[in-house]
Amino acid sequence: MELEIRNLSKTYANGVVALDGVTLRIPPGMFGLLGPNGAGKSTLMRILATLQECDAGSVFLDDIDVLDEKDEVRRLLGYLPQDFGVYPKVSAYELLDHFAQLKGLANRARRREVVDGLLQQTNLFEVRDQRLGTFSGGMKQRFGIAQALLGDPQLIIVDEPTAGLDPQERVRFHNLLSDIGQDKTVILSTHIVSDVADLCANMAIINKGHVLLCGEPARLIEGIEGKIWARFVSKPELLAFQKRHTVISTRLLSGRPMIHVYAERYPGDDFEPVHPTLDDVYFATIAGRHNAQAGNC
Ligand SMILES: Nc1ncnc2c1ncn2[C@@H]1O[C@H](COP(=O)(O)OP(=O)(O)OP(=O)(O)O)[C@@H](O)[C@H]1O
Repeated sequence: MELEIRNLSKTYANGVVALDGVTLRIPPGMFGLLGPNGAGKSTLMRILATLQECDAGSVFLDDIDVLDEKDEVRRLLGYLPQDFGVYPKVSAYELLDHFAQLKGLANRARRREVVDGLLQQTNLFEVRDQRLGTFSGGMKQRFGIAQALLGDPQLIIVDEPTAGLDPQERVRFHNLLSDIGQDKTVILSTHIVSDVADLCANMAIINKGHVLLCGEPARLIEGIEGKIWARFVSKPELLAFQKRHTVISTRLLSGRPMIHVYAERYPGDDFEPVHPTLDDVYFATIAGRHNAQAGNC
């Protein structure tokens, strides 16, 4: 299914403008919504998940009016919120079985089949009788996906699911999401660029309630080819470089600061050209240097 979001806006009662005219087309497959903390991602996810009202705009899931036909959307939706909590004292099986009953799966045998299937799909079948309080962060997130998949949803929304996972769990979680993304529309909201780079066929960058850029990650990377330059600097030099150049990122490599700058042509100062990555696209966009495709979202 395809989501069409037009001019969506939301201002909170305290005056914070969380979404300011967001327009986005989200096709089937994995879609990455990338942005820093406070960008408006969770607000957008909650509106799409029919849990929050917007002030203006429209959202269509194929021909379903998401803002109007909430029950219809809920039948097609799986949602893993950012702060998904579990009851620590019950087992994975018991809680998933409970959620399945709430979803209307009344038939016991059928419910057992569905719950066992989801526990297998999320690699939790072996630990199904363990209390959820004993689960690691990664196991809890996989359980969160299992509950989101109840009722065979066509649209799945996951809000910052990999924060705090160790690298092995992250890979495991990525594999799970990518399997699901084969035949569903999956929106992955995250501030972690590599989540999107690894998984998503399409993406958007959002900041301060605005969509700054969207498209296919590979195309977006191509779009800044030849414009990213790198060099090591000493720590005392850093400030001077920041004044002279558009520094989009600084990171330590073996303890030495390596800076990436955005420049249409050779910026001088012994910079070397580098092949950009999605990190460069992200940082250049957030720094306000790159928004070539903002009109095509
Ligand atoms: N209930 C609320 N009342 C007032 N302001 C809010 C509320 N919820 C969010 N905000 C503000 O709206 C802006 C967008 O928040 P939102 O949670 O949507 O961003 P986010 O991109 O999901 O960030 P994070 O990753 O930190 O959750 C922020 O400035 C936030 O402080």
